[in-house]
Amino acid sequence: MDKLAIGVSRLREIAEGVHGVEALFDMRGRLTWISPSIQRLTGWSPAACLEAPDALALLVHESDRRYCQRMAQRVAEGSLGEDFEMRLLREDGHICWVACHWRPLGRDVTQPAGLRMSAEDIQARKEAEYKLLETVTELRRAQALRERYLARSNDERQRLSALLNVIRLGILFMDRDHRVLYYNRAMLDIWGFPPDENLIGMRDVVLQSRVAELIEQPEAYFEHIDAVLRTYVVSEPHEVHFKDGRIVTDIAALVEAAQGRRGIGRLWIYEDVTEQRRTAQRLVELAEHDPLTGLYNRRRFHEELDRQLADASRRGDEVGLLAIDLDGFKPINDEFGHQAGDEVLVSLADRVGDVIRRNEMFCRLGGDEFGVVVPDAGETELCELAHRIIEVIEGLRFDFGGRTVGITASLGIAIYPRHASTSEQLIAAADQAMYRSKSGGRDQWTMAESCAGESARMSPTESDEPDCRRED
Ligand SMILES: Nc1nc2c(ncn2[C@@H]2O[C@H](COP(=O)(O)OP(=O)(O)OP(=O)(O)O)[C@@H](O)[C@H]2O)c(=O)[nH]1
Repeated sequence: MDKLAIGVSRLREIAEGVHGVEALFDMRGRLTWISPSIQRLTGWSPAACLEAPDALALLVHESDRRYCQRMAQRVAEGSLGEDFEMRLLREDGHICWVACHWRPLGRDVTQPAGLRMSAEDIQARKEAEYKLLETVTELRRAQALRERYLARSNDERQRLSALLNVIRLGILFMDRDHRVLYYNRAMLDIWGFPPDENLIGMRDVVLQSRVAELIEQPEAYFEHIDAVLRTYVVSEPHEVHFKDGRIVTDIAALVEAAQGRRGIGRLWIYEDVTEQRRTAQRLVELAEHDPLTGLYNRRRFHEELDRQLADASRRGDEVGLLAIDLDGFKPINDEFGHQAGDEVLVSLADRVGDVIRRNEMFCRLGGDEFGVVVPDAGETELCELAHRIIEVIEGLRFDFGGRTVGITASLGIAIYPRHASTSEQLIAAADQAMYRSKSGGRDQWTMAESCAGESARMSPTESDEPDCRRED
């Protein structure tokens, strides 16, 4: 037995006792010996391995087989050794990872006598590696998902912020600790903060102290805020009047957490309604006023008369109504033009307006007809007022085309409830009295008939002092 054979025999003895697999191949790649531990690792007995026409084809998983053969070939051709990991194919079809080491057998490396392969079971380590890899992959996937959600939520926030910054409503979010969490541009505008002011984190009391000087009655407004914080989930619109004349409404709403009904802060919405209020006011004025003279129109006259009669009926008072109609107004229009007629109407409204008291209501009912509603007035006061009006109108002078022109009016007076029990009847009674003034010679006033045929008529030219006379 030569020295190599002795060495190989010793090696086999040792190899039979080691945990890993040891195998010897001849230079043609044929398995010549394999340690019994191959059975524990793969289920194949050493005899089955030795009998197989190609041991590597039996033992190595097909994915790694060619690589393994190439490595064995390299060692056979002079490589000092090849170390790599590969999969063995078990008898039961499962795979088993091993760390594999190919070495030349014999002293002369350039002409080895055979090949030695050692393999140790690294299945547990591989499984741990796989698990780790899976965990890392899972973590990477979760992180990528989180990053995608974060990017999406940032985009969403950008979109929302762009939207909130272009709307005219001021938006303010306060957190549960009463600190500013978010606000938009309009909020800065409305509350007079510079556009680059940073309010984030500011407490509500500090915010209030900053705006107090801008608004009328700041204490009352701050009490409203306290009441909203104590009471309302969504508050009613509240008007804030600014010293510069602006009117701003606020609405507050409790913001609840996505999960659970826990309040996470409060949203305040501010709207500058100054222009809306002005427009509404202008519309009311247009709806209630005569555009030429600026006096209340017929619509408002009816409303006011109904209201006065209802009040008077409750209190047991009287309400007087004066119906005024110009005498010979049409000829002014015809002779001097419509503009001249307008001038007469405007001047008359102006001058008669001077003798009307604040609680009396002077209206243009249309054309050259006017009315005065006089609350809580007795007959004497009404006669005095009619007298004054006739005097004022008689005193008006106009210069049309170099000619001085004057005008007069006929008046009728009716008193609620003496002459009528409804507003329509009162208007009719005053009109009838006015027509009697016309038919009686114009430029005079006439008291409505209390009973059939009973009325009073008075012309300022008949007496300087007003005096209510009864007609026979
Ligand atoms: N300039 C002007 N004229 C108006 C306006 N509204 C109505 N009128 C004219 O006012 C006149 C009213 O008619 P009347 O009451 O019959 O005129 P009158 O000459 O005063 O008649 P008597 O009441 O009988 O004296 C008409 O010619 C209308 O065209 C207005 O806004 N401006």
